[in-house]
Amino acid sequence: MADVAISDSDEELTARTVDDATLPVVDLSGLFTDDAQDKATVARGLGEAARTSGFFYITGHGVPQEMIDATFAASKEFHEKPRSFKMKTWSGFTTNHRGYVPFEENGSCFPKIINFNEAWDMSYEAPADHPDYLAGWRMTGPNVWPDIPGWRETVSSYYDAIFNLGLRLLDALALELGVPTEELTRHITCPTSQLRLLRYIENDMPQTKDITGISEHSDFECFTILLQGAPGLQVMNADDVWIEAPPIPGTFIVNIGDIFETWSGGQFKSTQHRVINTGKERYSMPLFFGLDYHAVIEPLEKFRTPETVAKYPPIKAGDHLMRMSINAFRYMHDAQAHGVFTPDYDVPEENPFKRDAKEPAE
Ligand SMILES: O=C(O)CCC(=O)C(=O)O
Ligand SMILES: [Fe+2]
Repeated sequence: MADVAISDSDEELTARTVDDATLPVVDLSGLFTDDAQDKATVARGLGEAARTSGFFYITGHGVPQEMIDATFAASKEFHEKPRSFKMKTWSGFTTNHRGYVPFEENGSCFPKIINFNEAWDMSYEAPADHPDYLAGWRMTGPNVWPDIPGWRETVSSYYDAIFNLGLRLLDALALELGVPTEELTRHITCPTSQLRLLRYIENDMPQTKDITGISEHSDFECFTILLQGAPGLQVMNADDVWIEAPPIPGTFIVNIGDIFETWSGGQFKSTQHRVINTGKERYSMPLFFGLDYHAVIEPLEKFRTPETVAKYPPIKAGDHLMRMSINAFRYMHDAQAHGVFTPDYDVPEENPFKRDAKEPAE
């Protein structure tokens, strides 16, 4: 580690706290009453939050607390196992990115840049004879499971519950944008919607831009439904100012991803966010609500103008996910570097959806 340059750039990581930023909380109960008026009210609330803050907390989501607690416990049970156990399900053994992601996998620049997290990744279960699984490197196919009794059932139930919540959210956001839900759901038959069970690793390293929980980024899918067990998350709001987004009991955080920004022609912004290195162990569980690999992401018909079409060139949802993952996961980067697979799409260093923060507020 001697050659790791540690810059003490603390002020770059400052963010507004809850005291001077209002965190938007949207109650989703109205989506479950089957009353059109209730749904429209929720949809308006979501739209306003998505346009002004770029992210929001949700309550009244209907996911039982016991299910959330059980899944957190399952994550802890897995991550507390010895490395030799976890490495049996190393994601590098798969070509559809399933299983354990040790912390040194995070980013092709390790150890110059350290993301102090490890994860267990699963996604939508597709059969082993699915053509995209057979083709390889398309984020599609069967999951792998650790050998822990009952674990698969617990985590799968959570996945299904959050996935269904995602469909409700998608429906409400479609209403808000004034487009038929079917225009969006037709792209969701075997989606690349991934659930990550993340553990941030206790350490006594400093807190800098390069030594971090997870570097700043936007998520690549429609939106993310995130449960966090401890503070550390910072989110850039629609004014491009970093604010702290601590956990609020009973809520999930939702942030808009690259696909919704594209669909809406930029009306919704893909939320930039990061987790600072608090040095403390921290668990979180994001579900990235995505589309089928081959779905082409481009502005929806309603939002197509010469400007939006030029700003958001069409790309397959799966290719976007893969081109970002190749830089994010070392085993994929190595596989590409060694010609194990050769993408037929460009792999840019930086996500085209990246936005820079304004100077920290005075
Ligand atoms: O752990 C968190 O709170 C956020 C994780 C995240 O941003 C991600 O995995 O993309
Ligand atoms: Fe993220």
